[in-house]
Amino acid sequence: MQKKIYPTEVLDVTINYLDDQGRGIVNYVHAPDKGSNGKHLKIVVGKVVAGDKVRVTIPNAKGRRMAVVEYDELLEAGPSRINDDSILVNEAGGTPLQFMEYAYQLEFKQELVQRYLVEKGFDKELVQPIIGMENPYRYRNKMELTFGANGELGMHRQGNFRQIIDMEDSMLAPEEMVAVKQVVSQWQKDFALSGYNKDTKEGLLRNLMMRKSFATGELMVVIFATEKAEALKEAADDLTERLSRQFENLASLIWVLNRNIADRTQSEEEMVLFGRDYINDELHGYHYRIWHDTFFQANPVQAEKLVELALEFADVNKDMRTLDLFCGVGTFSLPFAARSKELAGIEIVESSILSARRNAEDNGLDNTFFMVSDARSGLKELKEVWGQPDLLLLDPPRSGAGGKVMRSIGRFGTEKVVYVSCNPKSLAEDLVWLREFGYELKVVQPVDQFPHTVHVETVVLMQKVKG
Ligand SMILES: C[S@@+](CC[C@H](N)C(=O)[O-])C[C@H]1O[C@@H](n2cnc3c(N)ncnc32)[C@H](O)[C@@H]1O
Repeated sequence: MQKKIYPTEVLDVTINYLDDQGRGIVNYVHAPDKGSNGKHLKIVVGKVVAGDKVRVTIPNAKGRRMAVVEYDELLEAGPSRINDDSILVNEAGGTPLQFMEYAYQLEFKQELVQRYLVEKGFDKELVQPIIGMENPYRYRNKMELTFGANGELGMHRQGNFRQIIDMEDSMLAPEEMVAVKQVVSQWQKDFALSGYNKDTKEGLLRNLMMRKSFATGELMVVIFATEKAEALKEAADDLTERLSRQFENLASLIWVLNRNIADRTQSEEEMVLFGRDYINDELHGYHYRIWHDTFFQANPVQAEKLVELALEFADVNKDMRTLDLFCGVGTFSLPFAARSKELAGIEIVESSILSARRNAEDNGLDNTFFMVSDARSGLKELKEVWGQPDLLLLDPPRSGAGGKVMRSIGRFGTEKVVYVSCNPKSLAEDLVWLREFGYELKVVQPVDQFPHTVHVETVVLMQKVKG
């Protein structure tokens, strides 16, 4: 039997709340009709804030339980809607809170952290007021753009890797990166260079990556292409000339050959067109060399605060042996090592460990031991080769550390565990494990690392209950 299709309805609705992904939710109830009390329909709407009144068109409205739509018209703005026409809009998505006044964004994230912790039986009062940014715009030190098949250069629309939205300006990128993008776009046009077409797998230019150190001012520009720079000598020389003339702080211009069909900024072969193959950066007083493929905190202003908080909560001293689990390139390891007797770092990505070792050496730290290992198996090995830590710090990926790692941490039994998290949901789940090992939650400090997105970082102190 064919399913009945109901008529399309145009509804004027008010957004009840935003879900964890920053999408507007309307719990709509159809008017009752004969024999029914009124069917429920969940309407999910993008680009809104709570309290917005919007007009939406829902095909087959009574025949469905849920509809994901864009609104047709904003009828009335909710109380938190941003009221400033000069604010840039990020059309590509990825920043669903961008329509909300910043103070409300902070409130939204504060509540998110509280809710996940309360769900697991922790005290909401331990959550300190979130630390926001003084200026929540243009905070990124790295942007990765894609060349489209029709001459665009920008971000792809969220959920659609084929649609590139040309970046005329950006709420996230420093102005200088926007200027680099304009130079590169003009250069592409002048030399009639094709953008890579993901369907036909043809075309020359794939990605533009820009990195800028906020501390040293050094700028890196990287072009990913399907041909070597030698094959396009005139164009490559001209780009070098344009960028080095316009940007005095250009410290590195690299051409990367990437013929791989996978849609990633991979590297087969690199050629330095200008300067060196890395830039110098600084964080919390430590020096870092950043290659084009080096992981580094993308919002250095807030990353400083994370390090500061972790140090404050740990109250580390020169008699302590510290373990930094999921240590990456050592953003936390270096300042902790400088204050500890010894420090060990564990991380699964080999290139990050090589960076961490080099960073420790560059900063004159000789009390570190970095080990490439999966945290799930590495803790046992670490105990054998390095010994027992007195302090444990962890900064796992979004999925969290998981039960196996948290149980190992519990068995280590250090007096303090400092947990830096980028996902309050997995954080709350992980903390439950530690509670079972006699740890008490002492303080929770949310930090807004990525304004306008739904992400929130949290630094937490768990302490072992004595007795
Ligand atoms: C949130 S980042 C921490 C970055 C680090 N604090 C830094 O600033 O460089 C999480 C790190 O965990 C690493 N990682 C992911 N899964 C892992 C695992 N199973 N074992 C060890 N490290 C892992 C990732 O490679 C990444 O460097």
